[in-house]
Amino acid sequence: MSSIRFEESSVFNQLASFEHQQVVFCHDEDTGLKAIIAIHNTVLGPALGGTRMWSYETEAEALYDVLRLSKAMTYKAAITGLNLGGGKAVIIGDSRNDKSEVLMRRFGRFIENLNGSFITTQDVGTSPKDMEFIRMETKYVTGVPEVMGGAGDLSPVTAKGVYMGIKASIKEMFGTDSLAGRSIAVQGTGHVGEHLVNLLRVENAKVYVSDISEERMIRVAKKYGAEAVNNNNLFDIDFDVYAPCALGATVNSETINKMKCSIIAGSANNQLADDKRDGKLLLDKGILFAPDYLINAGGLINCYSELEGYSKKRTMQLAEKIYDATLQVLKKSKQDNIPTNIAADMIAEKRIQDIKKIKSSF
Ligand SMILES: NC(=O)c1ccc[n+]([C@@H]2O[C@H](COP(=O)([O-])OP(=O)(O)OC[C@H]3O[C@@H](n4cnc5c(N)ncnc54)[C@H](O)[C@@H]3O)[C@@H](O)[C@H]2O)c1
Repeated sequence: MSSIRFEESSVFNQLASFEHQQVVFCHDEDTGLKAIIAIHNTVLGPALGGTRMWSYETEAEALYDVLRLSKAMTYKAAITGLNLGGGKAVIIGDSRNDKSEVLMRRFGRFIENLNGSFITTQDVGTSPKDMEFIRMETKYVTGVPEVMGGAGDLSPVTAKGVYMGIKASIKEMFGTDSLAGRSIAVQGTGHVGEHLVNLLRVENAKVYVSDISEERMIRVAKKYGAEAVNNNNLFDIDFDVYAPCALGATVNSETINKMKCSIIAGSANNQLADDKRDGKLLLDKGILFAPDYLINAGGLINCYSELEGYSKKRTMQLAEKIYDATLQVLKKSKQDNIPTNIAADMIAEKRIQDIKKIKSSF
């Protein structure tokens, strides 16, 4: 009995500390569905966030993940200027073995019951095909295949946003946003990385590429005229911009110590291993960090456009706004002498508070 009390209290304590509006536990015996939908904040609009399918070791771990990720989505939408709130869902299970049409459609029924306060899209462990199954039960889903009216691959839009973030950072650091003659190291030549290399090379930047897949790295280097670099030796090279487009947590006390670059701006999520510590280390070392959740928001912009009636031109225009949003963050960081990631959080929080006030005054 006492352990049940402890569990109950820990769940509600977690909800309180992350300040969630609503968390829905979805369970269905017939399909084996166990999922959690977390709606963090809907002040700016419906909560949008991907559905992740993962073999969590414990239910507590799944809950922590969905709470953390949904809060991050609130900030991402707010800083990008979108009229969306933050949400996320997790399905507990092995995406290779436990997925089925009925499981996804049953999950879609749970989303439908939320009447549009939560809208989902694909994430780790889910695919456009899964979104298609969810779409059969609810219209509150984006990222469906193009044949069903979806927007298709979102990585070109993400790359465009990262490119705008790099240009804004270069403008802040060097006074002009021209990339000609600037050197940029793109770590990870996958979906986003390859599109980014293309955009950078079109402007005659000197581009270094690294990837744990040698085959991909060599192919991208050859195709766009970039220089391939062994991933382990990346920080031995002198370049202006480090663009992490592979994994998170590559910016930590050890790597910051080695870095000779002036700017960090890439697509990877959660680049700072420790937000508080590493943001301050970068500020002290004079390295400009373009907050990842702002400059990689192209994927979210793509989903937003799909909801509004997709237009590729309009979507790219929205992604271009990441340039001004980045400059705004960098300006605040400079003015207040605070890390850029903290400046971004403050701007996002202010937008939510301001909109909340106008919504409650009518
Ligand atoms: N795809 C999007 O639209 C999008 C949107 C927002 C954020 N992101 C983030 O951007 C990053 C890249 O996304 P993607 O869709 O291009 O992924 P991807 O899987 O297509 O590409 C990742 C690339 O990184 C390489 N890689 C993995 N570990 C590495 C390491 N330790 N060092 C160097 N290279 C390594 C992989 O071999 C692969 O080529 C991810 O962190 C993702 O979460 C992507």
